[in-house]
Amino acid sequence: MTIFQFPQDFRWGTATASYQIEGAAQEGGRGVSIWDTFARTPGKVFNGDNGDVACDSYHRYEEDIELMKKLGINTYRFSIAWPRIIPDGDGEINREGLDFYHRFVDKLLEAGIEPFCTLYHWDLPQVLEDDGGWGNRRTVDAFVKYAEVIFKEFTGKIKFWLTFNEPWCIAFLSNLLGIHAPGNKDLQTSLNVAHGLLVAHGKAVQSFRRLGTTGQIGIAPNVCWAEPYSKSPEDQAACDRSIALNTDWFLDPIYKGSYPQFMVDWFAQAGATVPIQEGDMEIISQPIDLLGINYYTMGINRFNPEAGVLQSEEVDMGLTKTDIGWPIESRGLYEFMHYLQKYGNVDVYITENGACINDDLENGKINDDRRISYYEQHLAQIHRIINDGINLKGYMAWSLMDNFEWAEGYRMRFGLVHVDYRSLVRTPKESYYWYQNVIKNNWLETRN
Ligand SMILES: CCOCCOc1ccc(-c2cn(C[C@@H]3NC[C@@H](O)[C@H]3O)nn2)cc1
Repeated sequence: MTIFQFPQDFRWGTATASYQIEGAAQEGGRGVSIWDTFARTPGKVFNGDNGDVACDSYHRYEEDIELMKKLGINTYRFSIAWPRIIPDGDGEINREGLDFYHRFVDKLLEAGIEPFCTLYHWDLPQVLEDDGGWGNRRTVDAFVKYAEVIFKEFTGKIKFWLTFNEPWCIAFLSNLLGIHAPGNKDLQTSLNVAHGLLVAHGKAVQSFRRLGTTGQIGIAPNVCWAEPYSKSPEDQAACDRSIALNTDWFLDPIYKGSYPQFMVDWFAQAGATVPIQEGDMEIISQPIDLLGINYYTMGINRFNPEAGVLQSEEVDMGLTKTDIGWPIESRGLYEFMHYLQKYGNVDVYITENGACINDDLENGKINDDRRISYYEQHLAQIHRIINDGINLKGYMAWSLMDNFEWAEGYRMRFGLVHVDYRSLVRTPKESYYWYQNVIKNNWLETRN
């Protein structure tokens, strides 16, 4: 058994997102999002699942906050649904939507839990997608209007802000691979989306500063750490491209004011270019205060000219996998955090980390030992990272509760709390009690 002691001011939390937990999709003045549309498109989401009810957190948030209080977290990452605030994207403001989030944030603060707010976690108002989505500057301007409404409303209550969750998923998973909403499969479209969301990010940061909003603001890329299958330069280059598309493609513009040239050249060979307008890169590279990092797994990659636009293929090395099929390898988090140092020792929060383990109720308990083992391995890496002097300030487990896992629907469960989707009864899993103990002690005690 080993004891890993965490810093006294380390933030312990959990994370969720509006479309995945709220439900009440036609209530409170909410408008239609691209995920409402995508989920209703046959064949896009497992079992035809959608977010109409989800975990019904729109109505049950007080019960959820009680679960957070009992867990002992001091930080809760959530996202605001843009379609609840400005239902048609850039028109009238919906007061009922703002009031809902005021009630929610007030309850969090009452419970001594710090709200950690994501402005955009994928639920774009459909009206804007119909008019070109993130590739149209109308959406960029609409996002800035939405962000300014939220900054003005919640300054003083919310002190931790993220503009976008997982820009790689927004641009490439959703517009090149077509696996998430809106389901486009076009490289140029995906580059237009990536650039549009980066300009929107930069403009929102400018507004945040200009309005004197309280707190710190950043963005939350998801990580794709990869190591080469062989020592061949081709395999290493395939890894570099895979890592860069999730990280450098977004963080170079933000921290350096330019895209990674080797990737710009790579896409140019495929006939795609970045639609940069005069002044864009200066806007995008507004200084930010923090980074959220979402880590789940890592890959061993090799060059394969047939493997998509990156010609980079993940090789199955026979590692133990979670129930969604992702290899369990916590070492990638450690390696990535050192890779991230090329942008400086910036303040980082792990804003998502967790395991899809689909254990169900047995005699009123969920013995999700595999999830505990996953968290044990990854928190041990977190400790190593902090010990190396990297400014890792906090950790949010994905997720507080089972919820709508996008194209996988409700079959994939990431929660510390089990949700019965018929009764909506919440049942803390054994991993919830394990995490509760880690937080209470502020140390990790490994079992071997
Ligand atoms: C070559 C084919 O490749 C397909 C890769 O397809 C995926 C699908 C899904 C993911 C994915 C899902 N999550 C968890 C979410 N993060 C945000 C939060 O909302 C969680 O629900 N992270 N990454 C990645 C890649």
